[in-house]
Amino acid sequence: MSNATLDRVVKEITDEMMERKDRGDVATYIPELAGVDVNSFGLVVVDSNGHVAAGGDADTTFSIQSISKVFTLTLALGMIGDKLWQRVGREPSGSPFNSIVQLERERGIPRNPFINAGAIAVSDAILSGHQPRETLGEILRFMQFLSGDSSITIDEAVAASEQRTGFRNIALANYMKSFGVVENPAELTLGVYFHQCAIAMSCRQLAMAGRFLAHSGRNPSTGFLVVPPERALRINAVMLTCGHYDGSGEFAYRVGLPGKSGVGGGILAIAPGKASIAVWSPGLDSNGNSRLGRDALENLSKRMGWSIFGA
Ligand SMILES: NC(=O)CC[C@H](N)C(=O)O
Repeated sequence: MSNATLDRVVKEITDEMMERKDRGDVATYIPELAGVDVNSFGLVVVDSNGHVAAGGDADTTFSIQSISKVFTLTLALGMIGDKLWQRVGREPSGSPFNSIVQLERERGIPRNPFINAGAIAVSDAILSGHQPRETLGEILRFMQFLSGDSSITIDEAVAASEQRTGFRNIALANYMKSFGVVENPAELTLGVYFHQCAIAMSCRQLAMAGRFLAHSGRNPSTGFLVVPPERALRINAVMLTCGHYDGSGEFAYRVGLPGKSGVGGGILAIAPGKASIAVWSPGLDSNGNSRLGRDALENLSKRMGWSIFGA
């Protein structure tokens, strides 16, 4: 596959998506997300040779929200290894991202690290033994290191809004605390979680950050091993089965790639051995996943023959 082919496919998909009228609805639970232009669209693909194909608003930063959960999971596994799976499962939930119902039946152990409860448990694991400020610094430096871009920051206005309106997340954290799954004071763990969701990144930065997952744990441009190969493919497995909440089956069916969405409208998708892909379209479907983001990835994976289930 030539660079020109990938460039053309990315351009054609971007043009098509820019025209679409059925864009979904932007998240409205905080003013910072409610005010984002629903017509925004960005798509960036970084392939195994380091070629970058970019379309639309590729350099506009947006709130990565739940996409941060991929990177905190990576950090937590690096810190405590498989012990993490004692506090969080790895099964699809079949429930909305902020659901509380399963937690009672399953004694405070969240189904997976990508629903909110699971991500809060993961943030709690990273926080243990540190101050929230140190943990946030570590998460941010990890994102900067993976992207090769030290300009990535946390949007403090988003973090403050998340904190002010995050009643369900506060309930989830306290509920897990009652089972001993959250170890730190719940407000400190939540402080980390709300801030990691408020990291602002562009499609270009996000696609760069995902490269290690597409290349068996290794950053292909530096050769640096970020995580062991087995860990990278397992993170991809959890992204495939749980990365889109109760829309994960539909995403796997249509796109055929591991992916993680966020309510800011971003999706990070991984074509193993081929490419790291970031797409952003802030209009969401009823599961809180980017509507055109998914359509763009379906189109891309079909045209490039990248589905993990066969071309
Ligand atoms: N799906 C998401 O992106 C949810 C993240 C959002 N900050 C929340 O905690 O509810």
